[in-house]
Amino acid sequence: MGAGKTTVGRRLAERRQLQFVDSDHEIEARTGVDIPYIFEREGEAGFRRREQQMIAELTQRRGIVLATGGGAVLDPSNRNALAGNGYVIYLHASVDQQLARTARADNRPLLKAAGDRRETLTRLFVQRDPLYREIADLVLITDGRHAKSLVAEIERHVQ
Ligand SMILES: Nc1ncnc2c1ncn2[C@@H]1O[C@H](COP(=O)(O)OP(=O)(O)O)[C@@H](O)[C@H]1O
Ligand SMILES: O=C(O)C1=C[C@@H](OP(=O)(O)O)[C@@H](O)[C@H](O)C1
Ligand SMILES: [Mg+2]
Repeated sequence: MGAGKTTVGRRLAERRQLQFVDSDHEIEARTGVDIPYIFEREGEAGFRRREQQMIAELTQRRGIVLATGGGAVLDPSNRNALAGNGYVIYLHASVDQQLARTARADNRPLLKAAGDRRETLTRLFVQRDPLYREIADLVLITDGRHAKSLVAEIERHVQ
C-alpha cells in the first residue's frame, strides 16, 4: 500500500498507449460498492475471493498494464497467474515511505483498523516482500523517486 502501483501503472499505460486496469477499481466497478464496504460486509476473506477471481480474469487479457492491490501477492494462484502471464514489476517502498504516502487517504481498510499503522505495515511488509521477490521480473526501489522517473526506468527495462 502506497508503493505507487495505481499511480505508476496508470502513467506507464498512458506512455505506452496501453489500457490500464486496476484490480481494485475493477472489483469496485463490478460490485458497485467500494473496497471498505466489501471488507465491512464480507471481511478480508470475502475481498480476497473477489480479488482472486478478478486477477484470474484480468491476467487472461493481453496488452494491458495491470495494477493489483497490495495483498494480491499472498495467494499462490494469483502469483502463478501474474508470473505466468505477464512481466511483473515489484514497486518496493519502505514502511516510512508507505506511511507518508498513505497518511491522508482513508480508503484502505487494513490501515483504518484499530492498531498502529507502522506496526501493521511492517507486519505486512515482512510477510509480503519475499512473495513479491519470488515473482518479480524487475524490482524497483521507489523511495524518494517521482512516478515519472520510475516510469522512465520501467520503459528502459521492458524495451
Ligand atoms: N513515486 C511517487 N512519489 C510520490 N508520491 C507517490 C508516488 N507514487 C505514488 N504516490 C502517491 O502516493 C499515494 C499512494 O499511491 P498509489 O498509487 O495509490 O499506491 P498503491 O496503489 O501502491 O497503494 C498517492 O497519493 C500517490 O499520488
Ligand atoms: O495491501 C492490501 O492488502 C490491500 C491493498 C489495497 O490496494 P493498494 O495496494 O493499491 O492500496 C486494497 O487492495 C485493499 O485495501 C487491500
Ligand atoms: Mg492501488
